[in-house]
Parts: sequence; structure tokens; C-alpha cells
Amino acid sequence: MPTLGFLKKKRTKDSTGSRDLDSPTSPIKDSHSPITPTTSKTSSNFTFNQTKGTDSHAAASQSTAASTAPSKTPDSMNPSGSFPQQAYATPQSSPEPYQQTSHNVPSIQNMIHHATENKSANGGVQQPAQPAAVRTTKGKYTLTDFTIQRTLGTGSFGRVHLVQSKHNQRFYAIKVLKKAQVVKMKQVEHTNDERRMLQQVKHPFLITLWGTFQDSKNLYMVMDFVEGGELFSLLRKSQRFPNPVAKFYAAEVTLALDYLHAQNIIYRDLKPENLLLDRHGHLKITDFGFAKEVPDITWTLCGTPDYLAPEVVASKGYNKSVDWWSLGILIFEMLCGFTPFWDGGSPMKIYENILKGRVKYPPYIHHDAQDLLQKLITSDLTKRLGNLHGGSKDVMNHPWFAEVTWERLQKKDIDAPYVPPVRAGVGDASQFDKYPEETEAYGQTGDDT
Ligand SMILES: Nc1ncnc2c1ncn2[C@@H]1O[C@H](COP(=O)(O)OP(=O)(O)OP(=O)(O)O)[C@@H](O)[C@H]1O
Repeated sequence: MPTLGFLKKKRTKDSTGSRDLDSPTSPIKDSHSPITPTTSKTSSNFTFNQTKGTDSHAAASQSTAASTAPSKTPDSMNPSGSFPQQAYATPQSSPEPYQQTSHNVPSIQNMIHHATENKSANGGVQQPAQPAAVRTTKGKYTLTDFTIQRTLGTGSFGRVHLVQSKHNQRFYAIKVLKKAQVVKMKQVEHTNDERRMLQQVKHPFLITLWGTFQDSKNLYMVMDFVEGGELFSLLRKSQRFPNPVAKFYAAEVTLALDYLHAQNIIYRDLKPENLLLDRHGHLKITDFGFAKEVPDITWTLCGTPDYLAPEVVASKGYNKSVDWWSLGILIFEMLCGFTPFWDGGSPMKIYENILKGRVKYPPYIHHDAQDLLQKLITSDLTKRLGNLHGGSKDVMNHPWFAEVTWERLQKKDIDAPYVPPVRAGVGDASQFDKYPEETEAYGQTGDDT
């Protein structure tokens, strides 16, 4: 049976963040369907239909593994070969109406050295694959373009900071990856893939990468700051989501997967920790560290234990359908508050359970949801929804999504179930956990060992 330990753990590859979710109270209040379009986009109240079995909030939760399966990807690429020393796109325009504000600059700013000596011979200007209208390519980034503020999150190879542009005063998030760590963990290829994939994609539910640069020790990725925090935090506070709330988030993820798969990109790391809420409560998928362009099959063992498809665990070749399996795990976790194969926090035990493939569906799961989950969380690839002739449309046409108006959802024309309490455009990071700050200075010059 699940234990409350699960509430305190985040499944990062190294769990260094402090979490304080011992007394969860659901921030999601109302009860009408988010999926039926509303006339007003400005309403912040989410309402959902009370459906059979969605009204009880059992505190079903459990502890989970914090480690990640080792990657089999060979360490074959030189990071400085692919990350520009100076990169593109000074953030001069953004789809978000950020306001100019004055900020206290935390002491971490004092650690920054000038990184301009690291300019590459060719200037390293990269043209993003997507239209220039989306990513302005005037100018180049350096560390000195930004005031570095607090840490928003940590990961295996570095951390993500809130930053403010000195040019336009807008707020961004910069992911700082330690080269030594990336190389040590044989993630050079994945890191280059992350940058390449993010440059290619443009979708309302995917994070925008504005540019990259590097110094002798670190790689830097400049992204939109997504203010509402992680879906993970909201889920842990809520314990579990009512059926229509889970459906809303699942539908946005489905649209994003549909888009990625149409470009032959497998995402491979779907989990609530990687789903951020924008200020209006819509999702943004972040962390493309495992995303990869794969036209047919691939073999790399990567992801987060609870979310791995059996063919990945079994080291077989696999395709995009692993993301549909993970969508099933995500929907299950949103509806139940725990993942279906969790078992005592040991990844090995989780893998065993995944290979056995037996899922116990709690009685409060809506029967349409259970039907969809059974069709997603199936090891039989000839039966897994999303992997059949109809592709992602089979998932979108499933009865659980019957009331979703996909075109309006894609345009964010449907009110989100929960609007994060953030002050827009002022670098309000109140929805993020606090982390100990970095002690090593950024922007160091010298040999790139
Ligand atoms: N654009 C963003 N805006 C706001 N917060 C962000 C953004 N990107 C990432 N974060 C925060 O930083 C955390 C870590 O980011 P990310 O998952 O990309 O790092 P990572 O090193 O790949 O982590 P992991 O090792 O878990 O894969 C996220 O969980 C999120 O809380």
C-alpha cells in the first residue's frame, strides 16, 4: 500500500530540492468541466462536472525512486563542438508581456565573471529551425546580459535560475549545465540533442528556447520563465486531481506529444516534474534532456523509473509509443496520486512491476479513464493506443476526451482549472521551491577541460 513518504519526494535524478508538502491542501477549488469552452477567457475560476467517483480525495500516496536508469548512449560528442561559445537571440521580443521592474540583485550576481572571451571564431550564431518571427536573432547572449537571481530548480547536471535581462528587463529562466557533470554522466549527446530539439520546436505547450552560450565550465540555455511552478507541486498539494482536471492537463500534453511525434521527436521524460504551469494555468513542457529525433526505433535506456515503458526496461528497440505509455502513467498519477508500478522506492522493483504489467485501478477512477489507461498502459505494442493506425488521433478520439474541443484547447481558448497565484511579469518565483544556491562562479575563463 502507498505510504505518505511519496509526498515528500521529487523524482529528479538527484533530489536536492527541499520540499514542504507534508500538509497538502488542494488549491483546486471549483467544479465544472474545463474542457467545455467558456465565453470569457479572463475568468480564473475553474469548474468541472461532478462525475461518478471523482468527489473523494483519498490520500493515496507513496514513496518513489529518486534515481534514474543509466544511459547507454555513448559519450561520443564534444560539447564545445555543438554549443556555440556565443549564441543567438538576445531576448528583444517575447510573446509574454513582461513589465520593467526594479529588482534586488542577490549576492549570487557577484559571482559572475565576464564570459565574453569565449566567443567562437564564427560568432556561433545559430539560426533556429523555427521562423525568425518567433525567435529574434539580433544580437548574441552572454552571461553579462543577465542579472542572475534565485534557483528555480535543480537537476542532474546543474540548475535552472530565474534571470532578468539587462536590456529589456524581462525575466527568463537560464538552465546552467556543468560540462564536467554532463561528460561524467555520459550525457553529451543528450545535451546537444536537448538544445537541437528545443530550437526546432514551437508549440503553445512547449517551452521556448531563446538561445544558448557557454563558458569554460558551463553550458547555458535561455528559456522563457514559466511562472506558475511545477504540476508536480500542485499534484502533491492536491493529493490527486478530479477527473476533469486530470483530463485538462492530459489533453494539453496529448496535443504537445501529437506535435512532437509529427516531427519524429520522442520526448521520453514525461512526468509532473517536467510540466510547468504558465501564469494562466496552461502547461509548458520543459526539460528536453531526453528528447530525440527518431524516425523509427531507438535503444537508449533513459527516463524516470516509474514512467518507463516495458520495452525500454527490457532494453528492446522502441519508438514514439513510449510517450503514450508515459501519458498513461501520468494520467494514472494525476487521478490516483501515485504511480501504478511504484513499489518501495527501489527502481529494480519498479522495473519488475513494469515488466509484469499488472495495474490495480482504484474504484474511484472514471470508467472511461480506466479504459483509456488500459489501452495506453499495455505492453502489447500492437494494442497500445497512439501506436495504431490512427496514431495520436486514436488517443484524442477516445471517449474520455469526448468533450475536449481540441482546436480551442490548442489556442488556449479554454480556461485552466487552476490559475497560479503569481504577480505577472515581475519575476515572481513564489511557486517554486527554495534551493541552496550555487557556490561556484559562473562565467569563468580558461581552459575548457
Ligand atoms: N523555463 C523554466 N521556467 C521556470 N522553471 C523552470 C524552467 N525550466 C526548468 N525549470 C525548473 O527547474 C527544474 C529543473 O529543470 P530541468 O528538469 O530542465 O533540469 P534537469 O537538469 O534536466 O533536471 P532532471 O535531472 O530532473 O532531468 C524544473 O523541474 C523546474 O522546476
